[in-house]
Amino acid sequence: MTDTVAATPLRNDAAAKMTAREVSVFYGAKKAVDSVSIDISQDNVTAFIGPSGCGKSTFLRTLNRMNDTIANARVEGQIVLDGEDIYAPAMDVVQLRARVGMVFQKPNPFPKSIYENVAYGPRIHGLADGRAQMDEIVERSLKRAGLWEEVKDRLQDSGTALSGGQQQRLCIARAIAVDPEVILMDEPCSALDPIATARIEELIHELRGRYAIVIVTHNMQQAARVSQRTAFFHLGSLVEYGETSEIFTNPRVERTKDYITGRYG
Ligand SMILES: Nc1ncnc2c1ncn2[C@@H]1O[C@H](COP(=O)(O)OP(=O)(O)OP(=O)(O)O)[C@@H](O)[C@H]1O
Repeated sequence: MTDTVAATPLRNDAAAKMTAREVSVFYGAKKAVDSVSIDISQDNVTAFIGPSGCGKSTFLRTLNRMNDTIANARVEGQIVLDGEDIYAPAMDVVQLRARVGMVFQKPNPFPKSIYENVAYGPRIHGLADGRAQMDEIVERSLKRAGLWEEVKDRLQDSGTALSGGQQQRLCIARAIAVDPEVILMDEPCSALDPIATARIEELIHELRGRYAIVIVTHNMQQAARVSQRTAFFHLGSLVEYGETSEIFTNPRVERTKDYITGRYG
């Protein structure tokens, strides 16, 4: 077993939705992500795991340029979505964030009605031609997010009045409503109880294939349950990336093995 950086066996995946090449991220002078290269599969759920502070969230945010919103953050390297360099000057970042949606750790619905939470994105992107079409988008998005049955009779109630798990599914519906291609989830269950967590995990299974999904999680059991690909980060580097079953049963790098067996974290 080696302790050097692993080969990334899933690089140059022909079906990759996104590719990152030698991506580094700095906060001021501090390097938080060090030359990460990875292919994100269209058809699989990809989990990013690793100890606190290893750069998982920072790297995740490079995939839809959320780091642009952090004043001292700087990104180097290349990230491509379906052949398009997302850091190219001509890239429309608002459009990019609709194509590559994001769900955060803490559910963050707008202080508006359930309906408006979902309709807001399609409205600003001009996706609905009239009320009937907007109603359809709202219903379809809430159905895909597994929330419709629970809220269909109270669409005008405030989104913030829902339970935490429902709010997180509302945020997923909001991401889905603008017809994304990729959904990034940054520890989406860490504020939820076990039942709400299980519901989100089921939902991730249901959404797999329709959207490329990347999930950051602290919870290795969750990574094993929901993903088909796992990337292990440590100290800003991508140490090992492979089939989830391989990473958890037969890691090729000592540091991965130490982490998944609980030797540090
Ligand atoms: N806005 C910021 N300004 C300065 N440093 C930051 C900022 N955000 C993150 N960092 C630093 O960058 C490094 C990577 O942080 P990041 O949040 O990406 O790690 P993580 O693996 O997602 O951690 P966690 O699992 O604890 O969320 C850490 O050292 C962190 O302190």
